[in-house]
Amino acid sequence: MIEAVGLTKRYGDKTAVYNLSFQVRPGAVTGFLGPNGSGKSTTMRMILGLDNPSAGTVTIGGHPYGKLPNAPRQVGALLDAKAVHGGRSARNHLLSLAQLSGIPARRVDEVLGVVGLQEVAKRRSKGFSLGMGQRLGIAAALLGDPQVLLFDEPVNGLDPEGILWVRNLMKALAAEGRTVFVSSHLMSEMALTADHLIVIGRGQLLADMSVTDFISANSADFARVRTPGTEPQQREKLTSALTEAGGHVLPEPDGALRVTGLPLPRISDLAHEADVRLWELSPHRASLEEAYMRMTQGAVDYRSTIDQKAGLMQPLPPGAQPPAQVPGQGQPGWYAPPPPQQGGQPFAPPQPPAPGQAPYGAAPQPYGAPGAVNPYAQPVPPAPAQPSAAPAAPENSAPTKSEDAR
Ligand SMILES: Nc1ncnc2c1ncn2[C@@H]1O[C@H](COP(=O)(O)OP(=O)(O)OP(=O)(O)O)[C@@H](O)[C@H]1O
Repeated sequence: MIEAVGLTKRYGDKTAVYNLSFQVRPGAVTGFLGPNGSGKSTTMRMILGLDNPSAGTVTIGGHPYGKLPNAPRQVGALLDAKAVHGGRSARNHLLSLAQLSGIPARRVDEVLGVVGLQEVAKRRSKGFSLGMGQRLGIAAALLGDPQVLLFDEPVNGLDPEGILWVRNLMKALAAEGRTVFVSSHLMSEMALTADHLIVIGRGQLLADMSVTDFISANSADFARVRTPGTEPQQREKLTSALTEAGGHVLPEPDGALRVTGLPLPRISDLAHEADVRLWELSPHRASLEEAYMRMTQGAVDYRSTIDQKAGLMQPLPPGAQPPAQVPGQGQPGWYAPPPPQQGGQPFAPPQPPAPGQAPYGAAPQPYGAPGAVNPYAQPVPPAPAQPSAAPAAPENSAPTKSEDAR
């Protein structure tokens, strides 16, 4: 388990991470989400002992990274896929890492197979595409067969097939009981990959909850209502009737109305009573992406100052009226439904699980347990406590040699 308590990092005047406390548990994929510059990489660097916290602590299995015995066998990480000696082949890059940690050479070939780089193993990595570089970085993270894995934006540069592969790999690693911590700024991808989410903005915790809780806490139901486009007065009449009945009405860019706070049959009755014809009355659920955008919009450091939509707008046909402006339209988040728990605490952390209850559903399958299937790699013997305690190696698992010696 990874545990951060009051973690804070300042670079001069800049506070990159402030008072972060969270736990990342084994047996689950935990997504680490936040806009650009929100402090994800800084947090990961502190977990890995590459940066010292200005305040607070972060531990892996109860130890700071620097005090972990045989850390490369316990923790694997992909932080920067470009941090590779480009003149070395993929295989030699992995062999040099393996040699530093006393990992047998045959494990290099195993992980090359896992990430699908066998065919290009002898090519210099400087000629690799972004996606191939990501795969090489993932291979390096898996080298020591660690129980704890950290991946910083692992799907960057991958094509759809590669993204699916990473998604399945993360899930398989977690299903073996490992701790998998994955950063991303893509809510949609994390919704498909992660079991649990930690969301930060401007270095501070915004949410720490299961994906299921996040969806139910942040995805509000709403109705989309459309009146005949040629009769704007009908739409205004309906807006008044729905608002008077306690509904919350927001116009959408295409002229439809987004209604919350009223059930569909009531909206239909109110339209009938107001003598307004409807061309559409349909139930909808706000997407998780919208909920995430709403949650983090106040915590975005880098935002375009140009109206991206301006160039995409179609000119109105002659005589057509633009949609009516309503208070709030054009403000950040105007398109999003109101938070489901008005006045409540929509992003409160979940309650701790009851004693004896697995926090994320079924108990994780321990790696190497009898009958356990490793779906992506050949079985490997359990890691020795110390490299020097490694059993006598057969020919094909000889300890790695330095590049010069090869
Ligand atoms: N070495 C450093 N010196 C000064 N400021 C830094 C340093 N490293 C990070 N920062 C600042 O700390 C903040 C958090 O950066 P960080 O890279 O951790 O964010 P991030 O969430 O990983 O962003 P991204 O999604 O863009 O990778 C940023 O404002 C960044 O400019």
